[in-house]
Amino acid sequence: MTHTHQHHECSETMRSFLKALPKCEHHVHLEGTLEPELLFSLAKRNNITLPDHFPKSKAELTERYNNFSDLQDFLNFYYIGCAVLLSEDDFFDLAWSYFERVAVNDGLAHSEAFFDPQSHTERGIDISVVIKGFKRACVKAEKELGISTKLIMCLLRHLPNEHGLQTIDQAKEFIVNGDIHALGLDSAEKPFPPELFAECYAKVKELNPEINLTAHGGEEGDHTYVSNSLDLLKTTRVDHGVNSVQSEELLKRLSEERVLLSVCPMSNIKLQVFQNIHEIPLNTFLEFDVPFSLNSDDPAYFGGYILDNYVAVHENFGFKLPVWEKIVKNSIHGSWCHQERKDEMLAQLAKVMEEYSTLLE
Ligand SMILES: Nc1ncnc2[nH]cnc12
Ligand SMILES: [Zn+2]
Repeated sequence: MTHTHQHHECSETMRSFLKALPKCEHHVHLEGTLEPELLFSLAKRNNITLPDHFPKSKAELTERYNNFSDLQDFLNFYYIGCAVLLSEDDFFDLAWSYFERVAVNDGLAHSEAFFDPQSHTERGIDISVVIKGFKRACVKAEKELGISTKLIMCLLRHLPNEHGLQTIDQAKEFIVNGDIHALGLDSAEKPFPPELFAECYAKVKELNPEINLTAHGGEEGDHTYVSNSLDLLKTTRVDHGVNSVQSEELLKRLSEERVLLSVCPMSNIKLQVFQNIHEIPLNTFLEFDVPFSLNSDDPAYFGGYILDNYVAVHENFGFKLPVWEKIVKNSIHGSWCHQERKDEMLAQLAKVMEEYSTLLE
């Protein structure tokens, strides 16, 4: 079988359409928004000595970020980056600079953002310092930037279940009061299948029956990581999930149960999950009517924020306007905000479609 692949130019008008769409981000790690510049300035402010082998300049570091061999190679840098974050203000500054940037440059409407408390509590930082800093940025973003926000606490799957349970206990107050809107699961996927964390997921649900559940799966792991997240962790969303394409039965299930996959196109290329964006199975997902959103994952490490990911998908797939409308509609419906907020975004979407339908025929 021969595959010809066409490059689709992203015109200025197309770009402004993609920017104007009321986009929802469901897969961004706040620690993954740590730009090299902020990393070096926080290291200085906090007197943190970076490891000897760590690149010494912004240019060198950016260059190294262009050459990740896989997920683990990236994670090694990501966890070193985390080490410059100490005070509540550091966490606030990190999240605020992300919210401000995506509100202004990208036209982001709604952000459901991950954070990894264990990468901070392991260094002796109190979990409330992390959560209060991030939460303060969320409140300010809602008020001053008009974007709605949710925080998703992730457990690190390379650490044992017991460490996860301990983290849940430390975060109890914020799980109960709703500041933590959902639970997620991230870090090295493959030797750590979802079933290892079933107890953690059950515990969080017991503390707050209203809480939402998601987990990374099917990024490097196979399709069973996706189905087992649904069956054993009771998640209603799966992060990445691109390897779902290996099972037709699973694709049908995702469509039927309206399970959203939070796909991260540029991340998939930078971590060599796929060699080219056009290999990401978006057309299969569309064909099976599997809902997905497009996301940035760790934008400071992968060279692009959410709008860059939309543009990259446009350039590789050349989707027509009705397909973009469907992608954004599915992103809104799959969000964990209340119905009134969804209605606002749907109204905004209708306005944008109307405005651009004649411009982009
Ligand atoms: N893409 C990703 N997969 C797993 N763990 C992560 N932590 C940050 N980004 C991640
Ligand atoms: Zn991720």
